[in-house]
Amino acid sequence: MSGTPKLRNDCFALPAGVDWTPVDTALARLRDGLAPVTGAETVPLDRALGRVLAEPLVAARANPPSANTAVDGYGLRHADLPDAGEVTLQLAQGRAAAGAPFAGSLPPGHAVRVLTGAVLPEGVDTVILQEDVTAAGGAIRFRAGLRRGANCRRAGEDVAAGAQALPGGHMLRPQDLALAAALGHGALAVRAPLRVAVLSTGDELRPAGAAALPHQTFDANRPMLLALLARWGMVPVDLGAAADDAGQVRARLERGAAQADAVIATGGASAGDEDHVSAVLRASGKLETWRIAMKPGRPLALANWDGVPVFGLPGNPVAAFVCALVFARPALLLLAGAGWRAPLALTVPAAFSKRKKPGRREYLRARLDAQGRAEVFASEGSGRISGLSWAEGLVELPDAALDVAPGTPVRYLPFAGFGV
Ligand SMILES: Nc1nc2c(c(=O)[nH]1)N[C@H]1C(S)=C(S)[C@@H](COP(=O)(O)OP(=O)(O)OC[C@H]3O[C@@H](n4cnc5c(N)ncnc54)[C@H](O)[C@@H]3O)O[C@H]1N2
Ligand code: MOO
Repeated sequence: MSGTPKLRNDCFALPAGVDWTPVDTALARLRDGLAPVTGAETVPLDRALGRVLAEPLVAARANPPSANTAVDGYGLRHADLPDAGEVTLQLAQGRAAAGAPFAGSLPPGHAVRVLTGAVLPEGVDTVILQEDVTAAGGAIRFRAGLRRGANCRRAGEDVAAGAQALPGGHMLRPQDLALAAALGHGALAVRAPLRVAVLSTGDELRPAGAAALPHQTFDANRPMLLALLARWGMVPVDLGAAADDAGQVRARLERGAAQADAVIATGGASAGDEDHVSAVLRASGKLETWRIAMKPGRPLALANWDGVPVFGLPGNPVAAFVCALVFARPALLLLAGAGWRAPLALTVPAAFSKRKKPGRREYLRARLDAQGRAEVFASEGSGRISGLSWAEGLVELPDAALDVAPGTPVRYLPFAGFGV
């Protein structure tokens, strides 16, 4: 039996003689090899959520635009106050409210009624809280000791007119729409959303909800990936499922390249007899197949189809999901003009034990327990889709060997940091 390979009972063991690409090398190659492809358009604020700023957001006016009072109270001139003791100030006629400024300037030795948000009347540089005064007979009395500028907001103290409030490439969240509105913008220059086509491959696949025989598998990757793309602010394009047939796969990829800026295909990424995605991409002459030193998700195909990047992800749903988060997301966001984004990583104590071998990075389905420790899903099998729903993030174990025991610090990547 000499020359017969040794049996490997670990389906994740790294076969010898293969050029394994470390995760960081693959990420660096993606980052260096891709550039934004989307054009710009102007949209009103109510359509800007989740869009990517095409240029920096510059304040058309200051926030706040004028000095104003932060509280309901009385505006006064600090220079009129003694250093200590009790103070009495006469009240001026009239008042200042938000949207209804005081007419004229504050007479010396007087105070004026002001309501939260009102522009400070001319002469007012300090406001005393109404709870701190006794008002009677057209005058107010209070203790000295008020700081100059107390309870006032300076013009532009938040953002000065002309200042950059958000960088180009920023993905707009609800609070950013508030900022843009406050700074005088009713519409924003944003990038056109990235269109990403999704293709499933495999003779065994049946659409969700259809009749299926025991040897058939419901297409779980396609609804998952289409939904991920929507979460990332992209326009999903559904290419359906192709059979394990080179002609069909080629036709779908051509459609994807015509209708989208990028394509994600799952299944057929490894080197088996039915792995037509790799074969078709290889025939087009522009395939880079990477065997990534990671678990799950070893096979990853990257290709250029008529100028459109194609990501060939593994068929196993867990591997497809992890590869979509780790590789496709940063690459697609870069194409979308949102820059390269590393995921949010927290260091937390492990709630589990594991002896990790060297040579590949591992991603475990995980969530935080009540003590803030990372617990992991009972199985590492990459067809165990239920673990993705059980999890709220991933534990990322380093390329090197590591013995994890309860309490060992580990990197926890919450799904929220991937926009999921
Ligand atoms: N001899 C070897 N076999 C395999 C290796 C290996 O290194 N040597 N790697 C394994 C790993 S790891 C993975 S992951 C898969 C990757 O294979 P493919 O990307 O070619 O995927 P398929 O073979 O088409 O499918 C794998 C598995 O996933 C199911 N699948 C595929 N698409 C979907 C879908 N849209 N929804 C739900 N499930 C799907 C498919 O039915 C298979 O069960 O290769 C291993 N084999
Ligand atoms: O590692 Mo495969 O890519 O099952 O998961």
